[in-house]
Amino acid sequence: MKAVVAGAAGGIGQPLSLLLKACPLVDKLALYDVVNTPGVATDLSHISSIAQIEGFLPADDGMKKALTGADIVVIPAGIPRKPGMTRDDLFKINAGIVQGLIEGCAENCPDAFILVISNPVNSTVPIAAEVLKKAGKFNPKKLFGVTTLDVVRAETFVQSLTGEKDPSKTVIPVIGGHSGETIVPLFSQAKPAVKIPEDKLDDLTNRVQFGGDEVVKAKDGAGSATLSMAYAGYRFAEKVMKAAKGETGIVEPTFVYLPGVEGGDAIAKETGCEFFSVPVELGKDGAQKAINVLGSANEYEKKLLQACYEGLKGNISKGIEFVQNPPQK
Ligand SMILES: NC(=O)C1=CN([C@@H]2O[C@H](COP(=O)(O)OP(=O)(O)OC[C@H]3O[C@@H](n4cnc5c(N)ncnc54)[C@H](O)[C@@H]3O)[C@@H](O)[C@H]2O)C=CC1
Ligand SMILES: O=C([O-])CC(=O)C(=O)O
Repeated sequence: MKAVVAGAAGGIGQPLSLLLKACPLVDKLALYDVVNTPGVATDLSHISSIAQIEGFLPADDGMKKALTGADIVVIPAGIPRKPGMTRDDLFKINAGIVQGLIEGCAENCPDAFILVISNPVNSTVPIAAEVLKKAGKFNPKKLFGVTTLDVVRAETFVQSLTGEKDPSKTVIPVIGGHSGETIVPLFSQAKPAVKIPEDKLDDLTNRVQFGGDEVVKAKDGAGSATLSMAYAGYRFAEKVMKAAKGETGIVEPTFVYLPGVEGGDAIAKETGCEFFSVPVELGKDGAQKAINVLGSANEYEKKLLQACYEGLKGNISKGIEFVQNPPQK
């Protein structure tokens, strides 16, 4: 497996590259960024793991060299939030960054799994899809918005109520998008079941929806979640790679283009959103099946879902519009 990290010198990129360097599934690891990748790659190259590592900058066709032959490309390139900003405030800069990197993927590694971390995910994934469509290279089974951090947060925050020793043993579907009210944790469907006192549910739900803000506030101007995101991004990338190698029964929520994934059409109809995060069964070719968990949401969660649909639709159209009718420079 050849893995590429685009944005590899950043706050997420560096620890994510470390985890991928240590991963026995990876034989080759290419680090791409507009700065500092030679240093990061040389540092990581001293680790005695299997992956052969190289760093690339834009000069000398660096992006092309990094992406050529890639099986999986993980993208945490772009600016992070500061206090007072929404994820949508990042659109202006990050939309163009993601567009450029995806054009590179379309040209140099059209068959790779592409995992988009750059915010606003609700819009950058539709941008990626449009760019790939334009190039005639769109495979919806291989394009993923990474929403795993929302799942990881739900698992962690519910632990104070369950007392479970290992929080990752509680499976909680978190669906919708990746910002504020578009993030919908379905605690009613936790496995094993969790009992959440009624007076605690609002706070718990809110903490998952606004977990990103908690970190932005604590970092006080020095960025947003990086280490927990690197963990979450790695967890998702590892699942995609394991499934690609033939492991079965792997399911994780991720933000996908529903009409392109088996079982997705019905969910797109019900939600009115073509892009949506749902638990997806992963297979050799990527997203094998979208699992419809909407029907079993309780009344509380159904209300959250209504708010989610409204916000998400606008974010999705904004991304599509950016590629179809590019802003005048
Ligand atoms: N999906 C999710 O759950 C999460 C997403 N994020 C998002 O991830 C992104 C990155 O966050 P951080 O690593 O904290 O930011 P950072 O600023 O520390 O790192 C970003 C890196 O991207 C690089 N970069 C910029 N333009 C590039 C280009 N055209 N090609 C390649 N690399 C480029 C920068 O040089 C920098 O090294 C942000 O947009 C942030 O909002 C952050 C946390 C969670
Ligand atoms: O909050 C942010 O801007 C970064 C992010 O997406 C998260 O931590 O969930």
